[in-house]
Amino acid sequence: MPSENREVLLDVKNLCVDFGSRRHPFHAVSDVSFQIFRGETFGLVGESGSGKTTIGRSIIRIHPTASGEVWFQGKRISGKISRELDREVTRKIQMIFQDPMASLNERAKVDYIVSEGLYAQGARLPEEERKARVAKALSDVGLLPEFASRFPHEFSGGQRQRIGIARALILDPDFIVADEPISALDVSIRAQVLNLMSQLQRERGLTYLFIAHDLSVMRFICDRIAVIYKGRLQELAGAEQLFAHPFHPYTRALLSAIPQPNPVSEKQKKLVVYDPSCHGYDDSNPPLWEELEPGHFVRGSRRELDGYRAQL
Ligand SMILES: Nc1ncnc2c1ncn2[C@@H]1O[C@H](COP(=O)(O)OP(=O)(O)OP(=O)(O)O)[C@@H](O)[C@H]1O
Repeated sequence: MPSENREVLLDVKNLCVDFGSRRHPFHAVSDVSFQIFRGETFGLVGESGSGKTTIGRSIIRIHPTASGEVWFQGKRISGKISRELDREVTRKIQMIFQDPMASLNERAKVDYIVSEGLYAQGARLPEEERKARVAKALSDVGLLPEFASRFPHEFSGGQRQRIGIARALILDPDFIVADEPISALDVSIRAQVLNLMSQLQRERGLTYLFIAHDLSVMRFICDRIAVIYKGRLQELAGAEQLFAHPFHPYTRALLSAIPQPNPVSEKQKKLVVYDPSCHGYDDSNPPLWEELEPGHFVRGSRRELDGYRAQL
């Protein structure tokens, strides 16, 4: 569907996030803009430290933004907002974390962990109703309702990630930031968790921001993908477009690093190394961000962008 006909669920506009002190700021995220449409899976990929988690946390309002804005369902949710809107956002936007073990409170029973969102919303539900909602959330992620009385350490990594997903689902969110949800899991169970996420998306019309440090599974689960390097977007395109015409040298480097299932091709694959000085940016040759084909944006110098266009 052409992007102008789609409902924008999340609109990130010129987002900047700084750490460090006012005198010595560290720019973790610089001038990042993207829109996520309702019902899609939007991928954000880049190496460790590129700012992905910081963007996810800014969206769920953990990190204050230095400048820029985040809009959700047509309302500005960054900066100072009303208490009602804050409550609405914490219900409608949830996060799934990379390491299910670290993100679950080991001393709490699953019943408490999955109910946390309800408590945070101040929902005073009758005990029976609360338990019924926990049981439903557990069964929605393929776990037995009886698991509610157990502790996280009694479960496998895949089951713990399902508990993390149940915790996110209990408030019936519209949008989920999934921060490397399968990276800490055994390769053998990654597909199960991804299938569960796709199934939940189909059933509930969920929208995902899927954060990952490599492109290996993104082609299959993401509708569009944004590539980030050192806090700045470098390329943004439909998943198929990005794999068919990767223009930015950093995207090409990420593509070259995808593990090959076949041991012979894995051995023969040629790693592309990204050299950020290759663009030759300076005052007379600044970086530009342009749409080269519909929906396909790339950052580069004038000469680079003209060269990419000539390849289309
Ligand atoms: N609370 C913080 N205080 C200071 N610096 C931070 C903080 N959080 C993140 N950073 C720094 O900001 C940069 C971006 O970090 P971020 O965690 O967003 O990257 P990432 O792409 O998600 O990496 P990873 O895949 O390792 O999680 C890093 O250099 C990190 O050290």
